[in-house]
Amino acid sequence: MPHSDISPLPCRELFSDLPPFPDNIPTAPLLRISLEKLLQHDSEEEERCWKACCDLGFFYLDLHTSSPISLDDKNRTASGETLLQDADQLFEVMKGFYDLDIKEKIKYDFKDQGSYFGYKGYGEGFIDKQGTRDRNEFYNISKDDILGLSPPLPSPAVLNPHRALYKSYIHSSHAVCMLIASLISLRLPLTHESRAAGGLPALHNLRARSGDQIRFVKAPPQEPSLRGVALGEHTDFGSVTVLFNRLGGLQVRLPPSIAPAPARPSSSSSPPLAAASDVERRLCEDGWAYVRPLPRHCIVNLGDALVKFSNGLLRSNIHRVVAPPGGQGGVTRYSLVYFCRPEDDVLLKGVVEGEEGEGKEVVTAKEWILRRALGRRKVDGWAGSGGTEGVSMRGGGMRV
Ligand SMILES: O=C(O)CCC(=O)C(=O)O
Ligand SMILES: [Fe+2]
Repeated sequence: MPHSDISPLPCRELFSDLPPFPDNIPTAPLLRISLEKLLQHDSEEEERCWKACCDLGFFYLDLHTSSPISLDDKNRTASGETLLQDADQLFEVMKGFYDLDIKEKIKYDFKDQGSYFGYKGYGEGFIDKQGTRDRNEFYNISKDDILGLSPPLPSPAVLNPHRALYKSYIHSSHAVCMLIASLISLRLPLTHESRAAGGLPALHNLRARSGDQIRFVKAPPQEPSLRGVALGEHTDFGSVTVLFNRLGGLQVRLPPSIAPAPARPSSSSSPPLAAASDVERRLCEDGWAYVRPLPRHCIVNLGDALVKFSNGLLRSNIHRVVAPPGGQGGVTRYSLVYFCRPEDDVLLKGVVEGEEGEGKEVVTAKEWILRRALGRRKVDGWAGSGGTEGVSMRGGGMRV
């Protein structure tokens, strides 16, 4: 099965308030997985999803559904539609926050208290070992805070009225992550003990304390540049990430086995495509490829914890955010993320049959995330804040 997708792309009109994603650059051939089919346990779709998790660790999830997503054992449900609506509303909420004066926003930077929740100002994160500063702002909202599992953190008045929206978004994003975790769990060669204990979903109880978070991201308009990127190359720290973005700029680094989708050929009725800029071409060297945002889809990717649990069978792929391509660089870029992470006390080690990586110190999910997230806030923290990048760029299976 080739790593490409033949189903027709949905219309692009839904992002019509934004400059179009250009057709003249190579893109990452992410599989398009249907949430509706996964909810119906369509075996072919489940197999495609499993393949995407092993080969690239990134895929599009088509959120057009009529089937309900079960949220809990009390018969509460959500749908792809409600997730999309929540995401739309959160894009507006985050704009309200980012419009605040910087003096107000930095009151919510909790780095010095050893927390990665709250605000990170523009340029306050480091994207490489040379200490280059990032070019974006973050605001992280803790799942435990919103669900009342931990004491509430101070938060700005513009964000406080929307706690019900955060809760709804957390519930449906977490449910999507658990659907993926169950699918993976059934296919992994789990040890008898981990299967008996409930497999991967049992390590991600929504009501247990964890580093799960909603993230708002803002990057101002950017000139295409090879020096400095909005968000440096990284793997995600946790288990499953649900990402909504509307402007290009996200790039994944494809493994040698997956070729980028070439620039789209111009049709006889349309004018010939202008060449990609020199900077854009160079940003596509070394396997990097742009991810085209698709309306009504989210992007799902796997993080380091699943690489650890699966002894490297699953992939947490390296990605970064560069200036949006073509005419998109002139517009402010917002994105919305949900990071689903293992419960704080879970040990990040193999739960599958086979040998464990030797000599590696085993840490808890909480320790792993704190080291990785706070390390990237220190000028000299890059080297000590790495994840499973070495495994991500493997050609075949590799020990973690
Ligand atoms: O903004 C994006 O498209 C990606 C953000 C991301 O990778 C992250 O926050 O970890
Ligand atoms: Fe990421």
